[in-house]
Amino acid sequence: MSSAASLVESAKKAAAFQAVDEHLLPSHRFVGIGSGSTVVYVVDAIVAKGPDFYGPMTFIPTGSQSKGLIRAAGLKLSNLDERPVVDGQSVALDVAFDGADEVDEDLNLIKGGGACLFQEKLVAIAAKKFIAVAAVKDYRKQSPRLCTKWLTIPIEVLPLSAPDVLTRLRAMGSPKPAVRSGLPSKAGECVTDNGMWIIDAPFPPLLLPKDLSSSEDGSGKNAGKWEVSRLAQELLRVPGIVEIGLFHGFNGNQAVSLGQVGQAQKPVAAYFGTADGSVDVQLAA
Ligand SMILES: O=C[C@H](O)[C@H](O)[C@H](O)COP(=O)(O)O
Repeated sequence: MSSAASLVESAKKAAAFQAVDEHLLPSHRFVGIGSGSTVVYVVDAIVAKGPDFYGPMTFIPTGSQSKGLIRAAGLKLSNLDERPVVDGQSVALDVAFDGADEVDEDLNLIKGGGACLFQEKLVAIAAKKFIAVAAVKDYRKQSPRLCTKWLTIPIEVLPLSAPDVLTRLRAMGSPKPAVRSGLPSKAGECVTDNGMWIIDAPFPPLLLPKDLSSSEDGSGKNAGKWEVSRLAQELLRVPGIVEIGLFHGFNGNQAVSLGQVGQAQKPVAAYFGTADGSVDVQLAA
């Protein structure tokens, strides 16, 4: 491994270990495990705490990769739809950890660079607390606005809807949306854990509500740029789009105060491993 690559891995590991130390408590019983290369170190951090710590916990995956990680680590595996039901509701996960492709200054995320986003969003919103972890190539993913460094939004679509979804995306201002290829590992399209395809849709940098001028005409746009939550809402209205890689809106703490528990998509904190070995923690305002 080159020294640059090993620096990236050390940074991911540092971010993951600190995130687990600060947010996984011995009292926790249900824990969400996301997807991607950084989450591998989240599982390592949990295992490092020892069986007395993690033995009473059950781990909920976000796809086939994280299921494999949980199994290989010898942690107790379950599924989102197999949690105990109390008072007619599935119990909330105590915490969920996941990676991210880009994080803006309000902790909105782009996810899905590795074609996992749908189950990740279901796990994130089922958790009382959602924590994002990222590192070096990943800390460059920390930007004031989404679509600044990670230039496309991954969108999961029903395969037969792809041609029409592409047309609608172009009409919404995405210059060159494209179905993601499975190459080099798979000929043809990239197929998700849910049997869907991914469209990568470029958009100009996404605005935050505070960027919308008072003269905004109600379209959720300024000078051709979309506000992140407004774009998310419009995308989810397009028939054929199953889910999008924008995790936006409010976090778990805000959801509790708004009475919208079970709707939070944003993390309460993002941990970025940096090139000098330290970890930069971005907290919700
Ligand atoms: O589709 C993949 C997931 O959303 C990942 O969590 C995201 O792409 C970050 O992955 P990594 O930790 O490998 O940078």
